[in-house]
Amino acid sequence: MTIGILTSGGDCPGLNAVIRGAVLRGTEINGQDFVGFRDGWRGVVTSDIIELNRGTVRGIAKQGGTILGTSRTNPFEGSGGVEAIKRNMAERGIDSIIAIGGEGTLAAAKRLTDAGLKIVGVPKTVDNDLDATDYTFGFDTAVQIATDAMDRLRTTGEAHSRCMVAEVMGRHVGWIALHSGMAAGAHVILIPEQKTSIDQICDWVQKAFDRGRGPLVVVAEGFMPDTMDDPHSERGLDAFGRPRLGGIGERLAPIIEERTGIETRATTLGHIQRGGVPTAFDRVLATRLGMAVSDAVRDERWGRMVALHGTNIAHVDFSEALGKLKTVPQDRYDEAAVLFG
Ligand SMILES: Nc1ncnc2c1ncn2[C@@H]1O[C@H](COP(=O)(O)OP(=O)(O)OP(=O)(O)O)[C@@H](O)[C@H]1O
Ligand SMILES: O=P(O)(O)OC[C@H]1O[C@](O)(CO)[C@@H](O)[C@@H]1O
Ligand SMILES: [Mg+2]
Repeated sequence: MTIGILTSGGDCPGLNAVIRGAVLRGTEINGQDFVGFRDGWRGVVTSDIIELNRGTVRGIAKQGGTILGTSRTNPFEGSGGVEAIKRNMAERGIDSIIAIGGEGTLAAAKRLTDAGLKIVGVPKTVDNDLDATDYTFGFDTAVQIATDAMDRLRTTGEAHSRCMVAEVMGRHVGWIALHSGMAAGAHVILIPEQKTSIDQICDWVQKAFDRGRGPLVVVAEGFMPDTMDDPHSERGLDAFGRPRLGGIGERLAPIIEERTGIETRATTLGHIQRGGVPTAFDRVLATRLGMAVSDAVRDERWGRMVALHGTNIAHVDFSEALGKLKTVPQDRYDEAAVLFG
């Protein structure tokens, strides 16, 4: 049994730990052989394959990025579709696929499974927005990086009596903003799930400033104040035709400064949140998911993905994971909002 592993969509810390966990358990316990598809579905469509064995995964659990590369290639576009993929896999002796990715990757995996391919999934996203799993690896690392950055922004903000706006990732959901903002003691947290008025934002900033603090505002890239109908985007479209987000912090800063008279500076953390070594939590979660997905192939759980439920690894249908996004519930936002201002 030869299994092809791929990583697809945006990278995130922990991808290599999943690959290592699957290969070690697969080769040592389950009698499986592995290859890696390079750059996500692109490697599947074009048969771009590398060796994966105990030697190639040595020491990679702590490495950021992915040794396989990633892309946002759509497997249904160009070069022959499902039939070509089946032919390529048969020629290379590859029986099944482990797809590590977010909701887009898993949506593609579901369509390919429905067309007869043998695929199991591993959920991945720094945004932590995939339903049917309690946490995704990469999220804890992103929150830690963002919290460290905010701790630094706070000391310089306090020194100059400035308001500091920190923009974090979060296209549809505000989990990174909520957790890093709470950890750093932010005075305002702005998330896509909660439309908030400019007046309210400025009131919170003013209140913190009047107490002698350098106010810290954390904003997720997908946040819209009551004056906007679409998230801020000025960088064109991604490979899948979606607007690239980023820049709402820079847009809010002059508005806050003009309304409050408090000097306000914005910092966008961007891809720094997705780079570098995973936290211990993410390494452990990713390694466990990798080992579990090797077992899922052994048990022929096609069309299903491994997931974290509480502290246990569970198995859920792709369709369950794709049903809806895991947004920040109202009570979690209200809990944090007590600390604003
Ligand atoms: N419904 C779909 N059917 C077929 N292919 C899809 C579908 N949705 C997405 N894809 C393909 O899968 C790729 C990966 O999806 P996407 O870019 O959303 O990343 P992801 O796996 O969701 O990870 P993340 O969004 O967290 O970076 C897309 O670029 C697209 O080519
Ligand atoms: O790296 P890219 O392709 O610009 O994608 C950025 C997007 O990917 C994510 O990091 C994860 O989905 C989002 O938070 C962000 O909008
Ligand atoms: Mg996606």
